[in-house]
Amino acid sequence: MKTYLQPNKENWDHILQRPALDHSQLENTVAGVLQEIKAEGDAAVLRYTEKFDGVRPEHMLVTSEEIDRARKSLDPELKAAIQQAAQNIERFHASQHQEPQVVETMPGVSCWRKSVGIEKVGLYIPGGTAPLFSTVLMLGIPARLAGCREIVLCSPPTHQGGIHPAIIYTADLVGITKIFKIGGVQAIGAMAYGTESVPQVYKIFGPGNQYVTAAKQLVNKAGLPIDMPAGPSEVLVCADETADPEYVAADLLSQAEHGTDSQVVLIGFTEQFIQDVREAIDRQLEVLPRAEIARAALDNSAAMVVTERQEALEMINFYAPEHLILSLKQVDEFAEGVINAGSVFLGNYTPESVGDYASGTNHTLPTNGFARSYSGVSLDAFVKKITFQRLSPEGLRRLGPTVEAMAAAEELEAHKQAVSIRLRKLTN
Ligand SMILES: NC(=O)c1ccc[n+]([C@@H]2O[C@H](COP(=O)([O-])OP(=O)(O)OC[C@H]3O[C@@H](n4cnc5c(N)ncnc54)[C@H](O)[C@@H]3O)[C@@H](O)[C@H]2O)c1
Ligand SMILES: N[C@H](CO)Cc1c[nH]c[nH+]1
Ligand SMILES: [Zn+2]
Repeated sequence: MKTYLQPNKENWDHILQRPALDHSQLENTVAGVLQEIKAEGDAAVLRYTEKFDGVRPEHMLVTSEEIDRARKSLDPELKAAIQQAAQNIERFHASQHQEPQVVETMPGVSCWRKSVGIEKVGLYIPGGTAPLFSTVLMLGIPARLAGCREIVLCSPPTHQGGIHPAIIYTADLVGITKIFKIGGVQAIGAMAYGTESVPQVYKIFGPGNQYVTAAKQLVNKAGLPIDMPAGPSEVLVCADETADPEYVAADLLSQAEHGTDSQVVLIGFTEQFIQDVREAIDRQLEVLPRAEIARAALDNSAAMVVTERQEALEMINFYAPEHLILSLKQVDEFAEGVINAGSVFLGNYTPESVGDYASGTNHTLPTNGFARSYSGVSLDAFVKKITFQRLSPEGLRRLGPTVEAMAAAEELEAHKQAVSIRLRKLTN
């Protein structure tokens, strides 16, 4: 992690550069695999599962026996933790539900908007280096609350041809309709095009490695909606003298351990504070099982010393972090100025990990600066909003002439007639 003292605004772009992800070489390979899955269905999915995951599962769909086994084998303490997290996530996401509001735009003219769950959705749950069952909660719960009818989940098979029991248990808990032992490009292709076994879905969600991301981008280019451009995890911590350097170090490492291409940024107000955090990082790294990954991520990372809170705020909004931790005095006042961030963690007792697992907010968030224009996953991502309107005869009498005048001016006579024909009858 490089330290920059009072970096000039002109250098922010360079200092805060994300690790470059070059997808160009990948794209051809990924496009080829997708093409074969589209043409051959299950046969190609199985062929590539064998090639990339080194296993050919007996059946790709997880059976009810496998679900029973996962339920029985999982540690009761872990089950209780998953249930607690599920409760909080459900409570927060249920609060995002909006009842239709009927608005009378003028007397006799009523309009409203209703949210309807996307009928078939596909969730990708990473399973390469860590079985991310927390992501099942983050995607499965809002999908069910939104009323999605078919919720398909794909996750890579283990070398034994199964799926981690915590993923199966959580998927069953949140009401996933079909769980498949399919990972990587194969999973995205199968859900995008449909195969003999895997239903075709209308939108794909979920994080993944570079192959998954490239496949999602390609099917998206071809017209299938996806949740958002997700990428390697990142966190920016802005901390003053009220922060504990040990806590700050732990928070930075919590995201650095995700992957070698993760990035963490620290903004402090004195050189001494940055030095204290660096020393704490070194101490904590010594006992971290994923220290090698975290060290590589720290090489992509930066620490900054600034003097003014306003400058720190401008830097945050410029960078638009996926996660933002603010350990500052008068933190609420400072947070009011944040306009670009995926999710914000306030005070010394709100580590980013709580949002990753269990506070209630969603951990599927925009990375790579996309927080400037994208929100994280929420109930909204799983619904479409259909508008409705109804006019009474009085409503049409009042509004009809407006529409007639506009249709005539656009020289669309049939549009005008659809109103006029009714108005004539109403006046007779
Ligand atoms: N932004 C977020 O919200 C978020 C959240 C969690 C995880 N992540 C990221 O998700 C990623 C998870 O990656 P992962 O690898 O652990 O799991 P993964 O499930 O995304 O990928 C594993 C799959 O990659 C495929 N694969 C492996 N080598 C391949 C090759 N040479 N060619 C083609 N396909 C190949 C295999 O089919 C395998 O099933 C990490 O990068 C992590 O940072 C992001
Ligand atoms: N921090 C990740 C999103 O960037 C989500 C996650 C899952 N498990 C642990 N963390
Ligand atoms: Zn995390």
